[in-house]
Amino acid sequence: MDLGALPVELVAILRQHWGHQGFRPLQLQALQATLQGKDSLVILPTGGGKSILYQLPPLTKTYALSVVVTPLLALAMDQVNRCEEVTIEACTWNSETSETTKQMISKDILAGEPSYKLLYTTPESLRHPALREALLAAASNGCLMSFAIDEAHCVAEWGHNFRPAYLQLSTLKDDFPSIPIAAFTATATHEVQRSISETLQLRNPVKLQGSFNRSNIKYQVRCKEIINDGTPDAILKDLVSFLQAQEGSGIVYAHLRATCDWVASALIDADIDAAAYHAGKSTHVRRSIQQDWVDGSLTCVVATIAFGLGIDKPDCRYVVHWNPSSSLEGFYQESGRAGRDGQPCTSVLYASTQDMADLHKLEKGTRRGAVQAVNEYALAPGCRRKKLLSFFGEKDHRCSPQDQPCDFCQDPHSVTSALQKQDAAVATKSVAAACRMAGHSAARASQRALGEASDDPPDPVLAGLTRCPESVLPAQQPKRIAPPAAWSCALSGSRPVPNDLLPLGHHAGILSHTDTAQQGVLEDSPVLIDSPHGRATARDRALKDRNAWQAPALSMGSGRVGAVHGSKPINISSSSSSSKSCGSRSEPNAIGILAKPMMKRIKRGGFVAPRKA
Ligand SMILES: Nc1ncnc2c1ncn2[C@@H]1O[C@H](COP(=O)(O)OP(=O)(O)OP(=O)(O)O)[C@@H](O)[C@H]1O
Repeated sequence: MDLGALPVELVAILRQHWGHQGFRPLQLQALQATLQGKDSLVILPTGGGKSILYQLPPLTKTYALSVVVTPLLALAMDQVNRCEEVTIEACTWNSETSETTKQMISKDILAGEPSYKLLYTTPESLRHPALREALLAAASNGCLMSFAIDEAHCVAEWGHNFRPAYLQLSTLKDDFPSIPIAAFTATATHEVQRSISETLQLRNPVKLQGSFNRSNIKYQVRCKEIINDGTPDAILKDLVSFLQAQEGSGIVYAHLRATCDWVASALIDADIDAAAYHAGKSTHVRRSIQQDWVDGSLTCVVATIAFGLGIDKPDCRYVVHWNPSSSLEGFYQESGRAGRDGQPCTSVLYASTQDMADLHKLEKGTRRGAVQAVNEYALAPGCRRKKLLSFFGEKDHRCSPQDQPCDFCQDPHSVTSALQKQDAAVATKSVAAACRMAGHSAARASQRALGEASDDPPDPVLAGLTRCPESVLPAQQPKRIAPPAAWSCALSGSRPVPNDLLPLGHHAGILSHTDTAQQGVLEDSPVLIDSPHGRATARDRALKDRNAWQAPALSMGSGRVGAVHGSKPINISSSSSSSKSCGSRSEPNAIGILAKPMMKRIKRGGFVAPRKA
């Protein structure tokens, strides 16, 4: 094909096969890069039209084959079906392909005039010797047009963990130096982009990046702790009323298979047309659920995140997250499955401080910090769109009149007040737990202290603390503490966490017990939370910043309390000097993690703050 005539000819092919009138932004540039033999990294939002970018190039020549590497078999099957619909010959080569079919495909390619335009495979199957041999032959006789790596963020995200074959894609460039590689993704931070380029050994790749903004999605967050009593049943009720108000179909994502089953059956009981989808279901059942949903004969799929990757259902009207995703990239991908047709749609995220604490615990080394970004999105006030987009490097793009407004932009006051209520609810629970541990008398004393008049502005956490109900106080002082869950103490993002517990400049975070802390309590040891750098440093910092909260933590008659903030554990000093500094007290405090005004009041109320070292 004459490269000078490309745009016109490419539009003709686009019309002939897909019936689209013209290219979307960046599509033409991406196609030209591949056709000119250049490597490329294409980052277009979900539903941005990436598939055409690897499906179209082989249609420009009589004999040309493009290899598409996809992460999932279901995804490849779905793509092959879509190719059939637009009359493009495509096949798959993966672990489910029979030996006979593999032989037939390799014979076809080796003959030098491949009848397929597209071959969909996985990173693992690409290393199959017979396929490699056939592709090398195709490259040498000029029939191999390109390699497309779809969902290329998997190279960075999965390569290091459970899909090592993704890392081995690095050998593609060694084996096929003259064949262009095009990497496609909807989500890639700068770091992920670099990792993709390096792993695939892309050579001066043409980088094409569209805006990440999905202006037709209305982003909402619901704070679980303040949905009635915050129990799963209450949240479920809330979900049911949301779904009943929806027109059209959608997805509810949950982390666990059991949760998917439970939620799906509850939705069915509420007369919502739903089905659970997860790896525990047979392939046959999963396929039929997926098909029914795509066809529109099933309204709601309650699924783990395995569902939806690469499924083209343009009219998905909502995506609900029953639990927060473990990264904002993941959340963007999943919520982006709504509204691929460009029509208004909704993303709802149910989030609690406990969810965040759980995610922090599971966070792995290479992904540290990812949960904190989700926490900021969900549990700190501010435009959700702005937070999502700035995560991907698009600064200062908040909801504009062209965008569906997020919940914050629509009503900042109610989002802020919901977050404050959530803080208060969490604090109440924490104090209740502390009360149970430390005993009746301490709790009474702390309530006395809290009841004192003060000039401090109203503090939502404090409000929660003062509401610590009498009913939670045990009649007798317990010998042992409440179960670990009761130890979790969180201050959500709507207010800064005391500086002493965080590196300066950070806001919002999760504080919860550590195993060491728990052990300390069980051992009946004195309590002191210390900063990772030692208490002297913490105190110095506090002195520098007059607003900083000066007392690093809390005292407790028995036991130790530890705190974790994201990747930065706040160690408990276990040295003898720390124990000494804690001193012995006749009346233990009952509070785990304290805000500055709270600390002041406690001091005024006669509580003994930890002695300085
Ligand atoms: N130039 C175009 N004009 C009109 N519609 C288009 C154009 N290009 C693609 N589309 C349509 O947009 C929809 C989304 O395209 P596609 O599935 O390729 O998106 P994607 O970028 O791969 O999304 P995802 O990352 O979610 O998989 C499809 O229905 C496709 O037919």
